[in-house]
Amino acid sequence: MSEDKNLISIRDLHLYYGKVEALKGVTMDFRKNEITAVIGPSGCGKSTLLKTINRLNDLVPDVTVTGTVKLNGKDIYAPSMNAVDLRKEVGMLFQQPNPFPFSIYDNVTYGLRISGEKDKAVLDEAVERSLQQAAIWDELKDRLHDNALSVSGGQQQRICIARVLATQPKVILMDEPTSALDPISSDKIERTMLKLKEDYTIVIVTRNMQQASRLSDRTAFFLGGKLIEYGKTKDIFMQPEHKETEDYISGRFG
Ligand SMILES: Nc1ncnc2c1ncn2[C@@H]1O[C@H](COP(=O)(O)OP(=O)(O)OP(=O)(O)O)[C@@H](O)[C@H]1O
Repeated sequence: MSEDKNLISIRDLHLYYGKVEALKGVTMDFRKNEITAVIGPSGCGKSTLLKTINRLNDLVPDVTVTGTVKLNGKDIYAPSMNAVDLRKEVGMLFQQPNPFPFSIYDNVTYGLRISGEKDKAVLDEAVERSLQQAAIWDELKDRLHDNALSVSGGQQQRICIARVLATQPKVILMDEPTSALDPISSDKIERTMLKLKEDYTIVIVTRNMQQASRLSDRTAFFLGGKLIEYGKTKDIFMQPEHKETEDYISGRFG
């Protein structure tokens, strides 16, 4: 595997919440322009892993991280790395759509405005580009000044995708992004993700095995804070090497 295809490289990563070790020596790479699914039973460390990639765990008291996480070869835990700048490059989407209680326009431009961008032409362009990429421009272009909370849950989630895209990140982390949505909205988000991977690298945590298998290029299976098996999605689902992986994907536990 040639090194430059890997955008994110994790080496011997341990994360402790107080004395509880949630990640136990994880080593893995995430490839550019791919969708990687992270699967495993409740409490295995999926969300924790995701949050180590944009240092969201920094906000949790009493967290200790050892090992390295590199983005494009740069150690994201180095003292010189600014977590706010990092989060512009590594955006995150959560299970519950979480737009801010103000207009769609102000939601999408939020990241740019807090970085000091004031030029209306630049902001207008970012809104149209991001909503187009999130496949919701046509639905919302006449409602840009409506409150983002006044649209449906599926539309809110796509506004949140647009908000992430507006700062032109490299990576989009998604923590069960469709599990609170109806099947039609979920399907729209999945189609959007498949287009987005042409330009972005996506890591998705999902409990939905069908979603992992139809959407992702690679799948990582975690159990008890350890990476048990990682490979091409079709191999993981068709010919898993470990019995735990097979038991989990066939629904025998978790
Ligand atoms: N803020 C926290 N403080 C203390 N322990 C935590 C915290 N967040 C997670 N943990 C613990 O770390 C372990 C991993 O949790 P994590 O949320 O990453 O798992 P998960 O695989 O995403 O689970 P789920 O599928 O239920 O969301 C669990 O034992 C959990 O209880």
